[in-house]
Amino acid sequence: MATDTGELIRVENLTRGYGDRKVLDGLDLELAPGEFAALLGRSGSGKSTLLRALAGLDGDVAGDGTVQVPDQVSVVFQDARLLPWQRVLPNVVLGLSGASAKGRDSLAEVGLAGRERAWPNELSGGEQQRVALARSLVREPRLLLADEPFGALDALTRLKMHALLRRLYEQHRPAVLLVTHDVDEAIALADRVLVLDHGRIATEQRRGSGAGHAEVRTELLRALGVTQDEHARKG
Ligand SMILES: Nc1ncnc2c1ncn2[C@@H]1O[C@H](COP(=O)(O)OP(=O)(O)OP(=O)(O)O)[C@@H](O)[C@H]1O
Repeated sequence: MATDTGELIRVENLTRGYGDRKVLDGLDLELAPGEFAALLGRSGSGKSTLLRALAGLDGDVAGDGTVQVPDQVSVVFQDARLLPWQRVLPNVVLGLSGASAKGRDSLAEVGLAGRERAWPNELSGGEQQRVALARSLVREPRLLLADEPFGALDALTRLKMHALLRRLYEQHRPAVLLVTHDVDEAIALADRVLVLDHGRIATEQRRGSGAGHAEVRTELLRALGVTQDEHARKG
């Protein structure tokens, strides 16, 4: 059950399963207001399941535990999920009344000033993800949940989107939970990197904890059970 604390994001003893299989098994997690965390985990480890629980999108999935999130939660997915029959600006302010000016500002912030009247299918994949970011920004989220938001983009576009997301984060300071497969993306963007394994947060690494990038990377790859070579091939 989601309740507004206005502040801390807290997950306690969260259990979620499908049929007989427990995907999350007594998971605890706290995020401070404005904290940027990335969530890594092997495929099928339950990252999306956790994100959906935080977003209140898990419907009647069986489970237990407590989820406390702020009132304003925005979610960005791997695909932009824009309405193809609406132009860019109405997509951004969908469901909000009198928000056109704010919508324009958000589009300018993501580098899409002047594209308000474009149709979604006239935009590249990266531009569509920018619209999705603008759509979440305009709602002034206190928690931004992002599920592999750059997974479908080419490497160069992904790097540009990293810079954009980090800039938007610095300006608006929501708490962020970014699900990613990419250890380097996690380290580049987040102040805290979490690894989900066996239904719980098994490992975490914080930026500035004394360890260098290479050490943190090695430790995270070890926690994921992946060799440096395997990770390089995947990326
Ligand atoms: N609606 C569902 N019904 C049955 N099983 C499901 C359902 N959704 C997820 N699962 C299973 O739960 C497990 C965790 O899925 P989840 O999508 O949370 O993992 P993930 O870590 O996000 O995976 P990936 O990195 O591959 O996206 C998987 O084994 C998946 O098959």
